[in-house]
Amino acid sequence: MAEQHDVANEREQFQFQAEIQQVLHILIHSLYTHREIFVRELISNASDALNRVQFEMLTNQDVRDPELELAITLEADKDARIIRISDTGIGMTRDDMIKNLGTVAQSGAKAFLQKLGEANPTNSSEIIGQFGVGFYSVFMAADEVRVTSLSYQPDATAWRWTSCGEATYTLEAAERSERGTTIEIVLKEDAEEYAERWKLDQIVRQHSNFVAFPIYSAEGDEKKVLNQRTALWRKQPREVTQEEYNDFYRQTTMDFNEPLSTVHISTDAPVDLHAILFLPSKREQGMMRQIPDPGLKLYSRKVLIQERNEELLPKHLRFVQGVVDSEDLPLNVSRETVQSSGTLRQIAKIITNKITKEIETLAENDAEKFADFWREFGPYFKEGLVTDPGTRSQIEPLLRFHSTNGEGLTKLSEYVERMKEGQEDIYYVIADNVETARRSPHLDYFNERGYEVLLMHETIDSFVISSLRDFQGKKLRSVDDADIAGDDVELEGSLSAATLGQLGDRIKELLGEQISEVRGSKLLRSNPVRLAAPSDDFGRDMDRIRRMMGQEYSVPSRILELNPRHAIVHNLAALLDEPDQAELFNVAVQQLYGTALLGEGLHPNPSELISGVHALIAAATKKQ
Ligand SMILES: Nc1ncnc2c1ncn2[C@@H]1O[C@H](COP(=O)(O)OP(=O)(O)OP(=O)(O)O)[C@@H](O)[C@H]1O
Repeated sequence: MAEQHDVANEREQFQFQAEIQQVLHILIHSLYTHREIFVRELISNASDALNRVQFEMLTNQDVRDPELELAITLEADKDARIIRISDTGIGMTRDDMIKNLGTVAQSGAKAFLQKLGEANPTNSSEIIGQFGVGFYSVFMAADEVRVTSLSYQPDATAWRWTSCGEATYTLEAAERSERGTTIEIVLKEDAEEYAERWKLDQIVRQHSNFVAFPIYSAEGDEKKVLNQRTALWRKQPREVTQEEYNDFYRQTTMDFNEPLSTVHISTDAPVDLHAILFLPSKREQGMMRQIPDPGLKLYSRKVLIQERNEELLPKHLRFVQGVVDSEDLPLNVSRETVQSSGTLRQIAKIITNKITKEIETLAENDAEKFADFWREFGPYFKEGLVTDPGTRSQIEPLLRFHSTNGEGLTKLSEYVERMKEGQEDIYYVIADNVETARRSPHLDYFNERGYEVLLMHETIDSFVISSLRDFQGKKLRSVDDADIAGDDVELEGSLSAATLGQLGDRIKELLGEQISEVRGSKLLRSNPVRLAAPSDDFGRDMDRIRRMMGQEYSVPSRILELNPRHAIVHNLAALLDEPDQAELFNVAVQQLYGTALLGEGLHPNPSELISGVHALIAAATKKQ
């Protein structure tokens, strides 16, 4: 960091870190829409600073000006084109200023740059809100910014940070007698509207209504409060409208989609608990937006003690957003020991049950909405089931799968109710996607009998099956299981056992170690071949996962079953006695095997099939 002394003014000049310079350059030169969000960013910083000093006062006796009102004050001087945003928060020392306002402490600015590199920004407010370039956004609207601050530490002195948002900033000693920070913004000429009081007031109401500390708009001695301030979660649910919940959600999460569902808990027994929890409607909020970080805001008696508490909900519910507040949490707990509090565990149990109930109700009452939810968040539940067997009883009733029963999703208990007489197991097929699963040759036999088959298609489904193993005493069984008995009756139009044996031998000779065996099938009806896996091959689903994850993968050796009634199989048998057709025979067999692998999601490189298709087309179009 380059430091230059200006002896006369005792003013030191510093260079911004390279990444910050880049961020500033983009903010100043490229982003013009929604510039007003800088107000929200600065108020949010002020609110954080107030939260932090409030917390310090609970745990540390030595705080400067303990009697100061915790508040934010806005002032505007239209003629001078200046606005001032002041807070009585934690303040900053000289070192804090260098660290916080000159270097990229957070990964936010880096992620911001990366995302800008990937896409064309159209909505700066979304980008900035998401990536936390926070403070620097002020330079979209400012010619110059002066930050004057006095830290809460009793022996600290006041400092001023000044910058025009180009490559450098300066630091100098300042006069300030009260704890806190004032950000003075000299607006660009084309941004003078923000120095209009009504405009500033409107921006605050729109974006910062739920800040927990009063935000005053001041003019001389006159002051008025702009924000609503009553903690929404402290109200009775019947007093709050859905619109207020949605506004609260938007302002606290920066997600511009409406939440899918809102849960408001207000109770004083067995513990005092006030919480507003949201199920987001989307996992990712559009291309430019990140998945919200996991964790709930945790308040004790209206004091924010943890920005993101991850202990309150099990991992599979980590997408839930919201606020939890309780009078029963000890106030002087440190952030580290809050986890071990018994009250916290009690609260965690209550909210986990409430959220689980909410999701169950959604599933029962609104299948369509639930299907959307499940598409977004189903993988979280499946992962929970796999990684934490203790959650099985919570997750099992929510599990939904596609099935051959129809287009919609089904739950396991419904499947069991629909099981046919004589059907002992729950059948499933796994493929790369639902459509491929529906076309699986394994289904021939099951469709004919009216046995329903679950269609699994997500990477994690293989793990889900090995975790579940059974449901209501019924085994989960893959339709590719080589031990499924099938029909012993000789079906009309079948090749003779001898011919089938001959054909099998030739195919085995040709495919060699790629397959373990060739045999006639008792299950195939309209498809020519299938690849069956031995029942005791427990690793078989892992092969598919290795391929999907791009890990080292070798094609597993399966049993190739032939449909003795299928025209292709008959034709191949007829080619056995024609030596000059050996080439065609070979291509056809390789191709049958290759497409069978493809359907199973086991082909290492599907494009290899193209040359075989061409060879077959050439043969089929040849003039006889
Ligand atoms: N009013 C303030 N009082 C005290 N410290 C502040 C204030 N404003 C900013 N800071 C300090 O400067 C840091 C950088 O602020 P910036 O807005 O860039 O990032 P952030 O607040 O950490 O993240 P976000 O972008 O999500 O707001 C803050 O983390 C804080 O330490």
